[in-house]
Amino acid sequence: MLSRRLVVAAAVVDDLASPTRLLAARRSRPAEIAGRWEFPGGKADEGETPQQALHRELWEELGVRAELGDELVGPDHGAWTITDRHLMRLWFARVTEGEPLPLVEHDELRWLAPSEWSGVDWLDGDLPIVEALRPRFGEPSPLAAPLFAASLLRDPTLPN
Ligand SMILES: Nc1nc2c([nH]c(=O)n2[C@H]2C[C@H](O)[C@@H](COP(=O)(O)OP(=O)(O)OP(=O)(O)O)O2)c(=O)[nH]1
Repeated sequence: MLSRRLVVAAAVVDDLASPTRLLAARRSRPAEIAGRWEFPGGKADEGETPQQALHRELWEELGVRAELGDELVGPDHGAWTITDRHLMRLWFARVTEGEPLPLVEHDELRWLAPSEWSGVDWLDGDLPIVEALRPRFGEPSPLAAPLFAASLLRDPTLPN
């Protein structure tokens, strides 16, 4: 079986309880993914807990300290399959010290409202994660939309 390397990343938000903005980061390297947008983070090193790795990555990549909130639990034993070589676990995070800067690996950061999320070119593996974040921002879940449409189409003269 192919074993995937664990990547830890953060949905950095303006407020953990009622988020309105998400921090998206544009990769500057490697060339295959340069220009694509992602969640700040990186591979966990041997001997680190995922949370320790995430604090280290946020410090190295963005120059910030952060408090971590809940994990956005994914469908693959709690993780998200993002590439054929990587699994990702993702936590909400709020900056407690510093102003995020694109120090390494990124050349631009943007604080995006949910209406702006589809306007950036996310890495392919991140797209389902971005959609799964919507309910936390008070947006309808993508799964709820077809159900809502179906309820509108239902013939009101039929018995319930
Ligand atoms: N950090 C991060 N990586 C992602 C995301 N989505 C996605 O497909 N990836 C991929 C890109 C990379 O191939 C891999 C993570 O590797 P990385 O280059 O960020 O790891 P790292 O910071 O530890 O870097 P390195 O020491 O291995 O150079 O996962 C994401 O949202 N965040």
